Parts: sequence; structure tokens; C-alpha cells
Amino acid sequence: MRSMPLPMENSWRHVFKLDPDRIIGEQELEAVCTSGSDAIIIGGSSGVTYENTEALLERIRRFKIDCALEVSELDAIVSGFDLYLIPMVLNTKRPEWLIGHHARAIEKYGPFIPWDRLVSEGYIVLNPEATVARITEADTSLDAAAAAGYAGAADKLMQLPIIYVEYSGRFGVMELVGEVRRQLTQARLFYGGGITNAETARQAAAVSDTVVVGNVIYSDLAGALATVEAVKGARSSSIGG
Ligand SMILES: CC(C)=CCC/C(C)=C/CC/C(C)=C/CC/C(C)=C/CC/C(C)=C/CC/C(C)=C/CC/C(C)=C/COP(=O)(O)OP(=O)(O)O
Ligand SMILES: O=P(O)(O)OC[C@@H](O)CO
Ligand SMILES: [Mg+2]
Repeated sequence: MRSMPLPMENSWRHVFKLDPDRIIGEQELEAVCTSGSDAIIIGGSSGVTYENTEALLERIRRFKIDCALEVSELDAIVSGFDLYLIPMVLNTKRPEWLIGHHARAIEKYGPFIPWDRLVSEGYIVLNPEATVARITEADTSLDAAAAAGYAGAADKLMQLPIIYVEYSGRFGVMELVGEVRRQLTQARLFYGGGITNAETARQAAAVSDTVVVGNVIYSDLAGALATVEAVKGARSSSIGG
């Protein structure tokens, strides 16, 4: 997608994902942004608007931390982010979530797209209860070999820079994540879903390059903050040897 890769997302080991459709207080936001995490992703699968995205970005900009927008809604793209993450759902049954919305966005806004700030993510969505699974009609029944097949195709045939194993709302099967990891030769592996404490964070960090922590920020901030050190101190099969 871009000719000269920025190193930014390659240095992310731990990321917090904030949902613009949910409320977070000033103290809580400060704790998240100064926690030692590498970046904030703003994103959600529903209720994301231009207004709530812009308001959250403005609040985060008071802190010195990378901030990326994960685009799920064309009308909610706000300028001023360090990076724009573009999800492509690999295991959807509906092609618009793999490539269709993207083609229409480019058709409409092509000349205005800052390509050097866009990074595509090949999503493998595996929790059938998640909104993202329902919206995109993802085939969440994949076993480890099938998930690794999708990952291999996206890594080697599509050359996507990020593969994202997404269990949003539920802690996933780490053996499957490890099998996905073994298929990758150039892509970075993001894992997200159901991390609620240091132990689950450590397990995810052992099999992925970047660990994404979301919902627990809103239900147990102390648990969320404990994931930072757990991930930063953990070894990974890919980058820790
Ligand atoms: C600087 C500037 C203004 C630039 C604008 C340039 C521009 C117009 C760029 C557009 C380029 C482009 C190709 C855009 C793609 C458009 C688009 C709508 C693509 C579809 C993306 C997609 C597949 C969305 C489906 C949902 C999804 C995968 C969302 C990702 C985030 C996610 C999974 C969040 C989890 O949500 P959460 O609510 O926490 O979880 P639950 O599911 O459990 O509820
Ligand atoms: O909200 P949780 O379950 O932590 O998942 C994080 C992220 O992968 C959601 O897109
Ligand atoms: Mg969420």
C-alpha cells in the first residue's frame, strides 16, 4: 500500500483500543495514555461517528503516544491521526467487507487519500458473538489449520503487512494463534480479544507480535493497566526468539 513503510506499527508491542462510542473519564484516559503502552487505536464496530472520533482524538492528542484510526465507517474518517488502519475481513462470506467498501472509498476519494499513512490489516474474526462477526458474516468456525491457511494466503499472496486474529470480547485459543503465527513470513501478527489481566496478556504476547487490549479498559482499569508490563516483559515466538 505504501512504498516506504513507516516503522511506527512495527514497534508496537502493546496497544490499547478505545471505542469512541464509549465514555471514558479524564483520569482514566490519562492513565491509559501514560501507561507505557505503545499506541492507541481508536475503533469500534458500531456507533462510530465523525463527532465522537474527533472528540476522542482531540483528548488523546494531549499525550505523547502514537494514535491510529481503525476505519470502520467512511463518514467517520477524521484527519490528524498518525496512521489509518484499514481492516479487510479475510473470512467474511460477503466480499464487501474484504474489498468492496474499500473499492468504493477509493473510487470516491482516491486523489485525497494519504497513502503513506494507510496500513491494511487482514482480519480473521473468530468470536461468533462479536458485533464484528455478525456485521461481516464471518465464518468463525475455522479450526487452526484453516485459520493458518487464510493467514498464509494474506501474508504470501496478498502481502498484507498486518494479520489480525480477532476474538473481540472473548479470550481466544492460543494454539490457533500460534499456528497462524507460524504461517507468516513478512506480516506482523496482531492479537486481540478477551485480555483482562496480566496472565492472559502474557499468553497472547507469547504467540503474537502486537497485543491489543480493549473492553477491559471500561470494566477494570487496573486489570487493563497490568497488561502493559506483562506484554512488554514477555517473550514472543516471533520477536523474542
Ligand atoms: C486524512 C484523511 C481524512 C483521509 C481520508 C482518506 C480516505 C477516505 C481513506 C479511505 C480508504 C479506505 C480504503 C477505507 C475503507 C473503508 C471501509 C469502510 C472499509 C471497511 C472496513 C471493515 C472491514 C469494517 C468492518 C468492521 C471491522 C473489521 C472493524 C474493525 C474494528 C473492530 C473489529 C472493532 C471491534 O469492535 P468492538 O465494538 O470493540 O467489538 P465487538 O465486535 O465485540 O462489539
Ligand atoms: O475488546 P477486547 O475483547 O479486548 O478485544 C480487543 C480488540 O481486538 C477489539 O477489536
Ligand atoms: Mg470494544
